[in-house]
Amino acid sequence: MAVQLPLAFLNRMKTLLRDEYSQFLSSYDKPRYAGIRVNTLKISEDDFRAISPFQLRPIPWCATGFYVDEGLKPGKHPYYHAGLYYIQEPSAMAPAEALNVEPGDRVLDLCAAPGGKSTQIAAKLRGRGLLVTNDISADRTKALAKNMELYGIRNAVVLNETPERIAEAFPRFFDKILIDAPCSGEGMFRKDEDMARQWERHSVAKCTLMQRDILKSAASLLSPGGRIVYSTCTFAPEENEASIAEFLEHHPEFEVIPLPEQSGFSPGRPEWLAMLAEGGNGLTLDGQGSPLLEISEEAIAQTAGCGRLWPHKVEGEGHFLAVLQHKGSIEQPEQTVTAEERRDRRDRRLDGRAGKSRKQEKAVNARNAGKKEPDERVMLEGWHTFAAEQLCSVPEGETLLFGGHIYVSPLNKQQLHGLKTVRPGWYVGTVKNGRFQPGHPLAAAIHPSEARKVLDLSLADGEAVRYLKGETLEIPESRISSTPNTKPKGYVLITVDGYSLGWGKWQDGLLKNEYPAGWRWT
Ligand SMILES: C[S@@+](CC[C@H](N)C(=O)[O-])C[C@H]1O[C@@H](n2cnc3c(N)ncnc32)[C@H](O)[C@@H]1O
Repeated sequence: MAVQLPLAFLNRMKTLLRDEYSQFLSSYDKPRYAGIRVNTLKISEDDFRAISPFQLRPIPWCATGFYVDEGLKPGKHPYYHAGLYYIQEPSAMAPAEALNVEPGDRVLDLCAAPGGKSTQIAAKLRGRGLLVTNDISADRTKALAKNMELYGIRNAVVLNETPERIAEAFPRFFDKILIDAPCSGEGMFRKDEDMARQWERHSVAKCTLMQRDILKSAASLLSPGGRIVYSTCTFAPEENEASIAEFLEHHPEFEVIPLPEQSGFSPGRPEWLAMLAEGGNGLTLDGQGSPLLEISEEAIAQTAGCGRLWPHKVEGEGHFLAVLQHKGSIEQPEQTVTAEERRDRRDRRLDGRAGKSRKQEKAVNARNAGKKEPDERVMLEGWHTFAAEQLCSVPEGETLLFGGHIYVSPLNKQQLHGLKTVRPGWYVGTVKNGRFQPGHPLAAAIHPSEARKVLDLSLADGEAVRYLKGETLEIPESRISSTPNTKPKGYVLITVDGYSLGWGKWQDGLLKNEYPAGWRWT
């Protein structure tokens, strides 16, 4: 077997899977599968099929997902830089599909970095409604923010918060919530050997506790009648059926919506919960006592409706998901609140400040004390002048000034007050030395028909790659297509085969490269 699997893991799986175990084990001798998902914010699935540089084979549980040959390096193609597709493990495409997102929904992706599922949700929103995408790791939110930008997403806010603090700021606000929970990662051992090596560190017991807390916060963030999808990439029943059964026991206002078996989902395994309760052979039930013994049979039985993707049954890695539907009318039970939490909430009410305590507010103020917000009027004038000169219409949404940058946001500043906000919306630019400089995300998200000046670079003669490498290009004026009465000098939207890539600045036959240094093709 190519992958070194922890012995304790193998023993657990043997106990759980019994007759199926040898089949499961043999899946580790097979190659992993690679997938891409078409970003329908930028290109339709049919149009992508027509220009795809790769052979595509559909993934059964995701209409926009395709198996590709990983050896063809899908990350090294100008279309990838144009945000036409996201590289995603095939099974990982299932949870966002089950969320049933509709344009106009308010969606929260609680554990989102690096953003695979968030980009999928954003495509389903089609620019309407709101996506709040969050991760507790500040470092990982950098990749998350970059992906929101690369994939041309206009209606997303990126947070770096705890679920508890988001829940305080947005009670019962969201229609759909995705919890792609931190987990012990057992389902990824074939794809990522590091996960196998770190298995003991990301112990099942530790993850179970985190998952319980995240689910509890999500319940209070959801509006009545809304939907939560909970997913993990692990096999451990403690982190899957047990987390769901326990959640249902404390939240009778939710029910599991069974996943359709025809797309490759195997049912959940409620019978494993009895095995957990008995313990033994590495089935630890998190070492916190035996809460499962107190869970009703009804809640346990519902976990049969959860879905499992098994590497020996489908072409993809191991995944678990549960669709938790709020029944709509039943009041959520009052959560137990400690004296300290009550004091904190009262402080906030008195101060009229959403989402943070006095202590937290002082810390934020201290951090911001040294930062000087540039003149608001100058900033906004710069943006509006640029939009009038360069764009065919001004993008809709609230214009926010944040840390010296201008954003167009689906939320207002008050709603984000006190939350650690990585991106309050779509970054459109900034003013430096009195001049407006458009942001790269503005270019990445506009369709060429929205720009007054466009220069299309060809894939065939290598021009697009030279642009992505940061080179200055010689471009005659005749190649710039512009709307009537627009001078070619200045900012131009650069596209590859008609798909937006970034900005360039044209003057006298030379195109100065404005593609961000950190994003360049190396
Ligand atoms: C499985 S990964 C998410 C992958 C992501 N959904 C995607 O599709 O690209 C789980 C993420 O949860 C984050 N995380 C861990 N504990 C968290 C918590 N309490 N609240 C929010 N995020 C958390 C981790 O930093 C990690 O990025």
